[in-house]
Amino acid sequence: MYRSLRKALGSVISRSYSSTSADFGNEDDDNSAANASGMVGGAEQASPFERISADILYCIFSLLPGHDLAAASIVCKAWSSIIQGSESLWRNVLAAKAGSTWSLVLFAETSLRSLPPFATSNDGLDSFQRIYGARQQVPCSVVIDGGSGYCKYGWSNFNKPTGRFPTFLAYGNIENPIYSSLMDFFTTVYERLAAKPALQPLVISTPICHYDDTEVAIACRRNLLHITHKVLFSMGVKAICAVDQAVLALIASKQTSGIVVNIGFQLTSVVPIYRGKIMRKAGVEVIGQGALQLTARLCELMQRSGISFENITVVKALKEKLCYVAEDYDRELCRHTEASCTLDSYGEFTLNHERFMACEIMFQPYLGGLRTMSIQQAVALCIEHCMEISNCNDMWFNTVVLAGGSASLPGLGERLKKELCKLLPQRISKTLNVISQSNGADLAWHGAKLLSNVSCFQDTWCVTKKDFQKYGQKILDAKAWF
Ligand SMILES: Nc1ncnc2c1ncn2[C@@H]1O[C@H](COP(=O)(O)OP(=O)(O)OP(=O)(O)O)[C@@H](O)[C@H]1O
Repeated sequence: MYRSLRKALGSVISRSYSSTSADFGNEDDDNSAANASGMVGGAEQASPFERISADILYCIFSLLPGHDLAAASIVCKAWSSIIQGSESLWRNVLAAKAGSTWSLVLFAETSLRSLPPFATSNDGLDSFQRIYGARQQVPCSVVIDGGSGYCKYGWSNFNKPTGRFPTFLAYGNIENPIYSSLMDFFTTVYERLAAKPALQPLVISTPICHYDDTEVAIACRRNLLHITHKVLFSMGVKAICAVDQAVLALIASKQTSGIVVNIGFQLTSVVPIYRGKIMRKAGVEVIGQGALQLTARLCELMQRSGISFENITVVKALKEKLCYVAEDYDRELCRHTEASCTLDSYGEFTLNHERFMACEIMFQPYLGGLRTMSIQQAVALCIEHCMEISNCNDMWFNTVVLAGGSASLPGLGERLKKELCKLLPQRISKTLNVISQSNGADLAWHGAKLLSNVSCFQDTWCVTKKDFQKYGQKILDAKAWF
């Protein structure tokens, strides 16, 4: 800490006194600074540190890392009152440690902690310094979002997933739990991360369930959770936190209530979530098209236009680089929309109307020969169901969050909002908020990361092997977020 303080002190001194004397050994300068803003120590015989004014100390403290700030807070009463009395110092430290923004940390430590599975009777975290202390105790976790198409995995103290791999190629659909393929899947992730299962907790996303709330559906979800926990504990995993993929996407968007539209690998799900719980009474709407169908549609359009390509990987890459959603489809057809890009080892490609025509099947599925609901119809239907079962004063369902890799398509959020406004009553459409993010594919992973860093994460929410052996399915039901 001494070194940090000296460094911080040097930096502040050079900023504050660069035009005058910056020598703290100079008695006259020290005294004039003291007279100007009040010395903390006050005594003439005080050491140089004690003779620094409170505002300069504040500047110095704002440059210290969290552990040094905590140590400085117990040096003396004067330092303690500055450090403990200043929430802004801790705000900066908390945001820097999370590698994210202060608003995300605040959301995690207030909104998330107040949700039923997290809510603790008396958490006592009344200051940001205490939140910092509690977050310091939270171990780094392994975070796995095993999507039906692609798995994203990494560490909870990293800003993005460490890696990803296609799950549909190697493991089939992990939504159908087969013990051996799940074991293979999780072993692969741990090997890729070079992580030992016993050393840290694990946060996993559970697939969005596309069923009604029937007995069979409930049994399927419970079975999947049970087998997953069995596999992971047999691998020696320390503690597990399993959360629905849609809930995680919502959390990553700093919301606890709203409608998540997850454009998945083969299906799109419209999931109503109220205070972290999926509203099965309102129902999950499912559309039989996802990212795969968009790639297939682009493939078809390119073939029709005589654009040659070597394989489907090229088409997928072009979709990610060049495709977008038209704000007004008919108007876009009259425009010149040509754009090119170069793909490593495949050369340059130019697309014109294919760029937005491929994505239009989400809004007009029949264009691609699909007999499914359009995305706007499914969301409007879901909102209607939510209205029926909710208190009219609480318009939680007018926040729509777009998730999944295809949610990164430019223009999607704007177009969905426009189409929804045509379908919904004015009192809903007036306040409708459609949130789209550029990192749609990693949204659930980011939500899981956010959760795993909440100060009460491990105690409140994880299931340990001991818990599982003692209580079995009951503990999973008690901690499940669906
Ligand atoms: N910037 C982008 N623009 C368009 N599509 C994209 C973009 N980034 C990723 N995708 C597409 O998203 C798809 C993968 O989405 P995602 O990783 O969300 O699937 P998943 O999580 O496996 O699906 P599921 O929700 O069914 O489990 C891929 O087909 C990919 O081409």
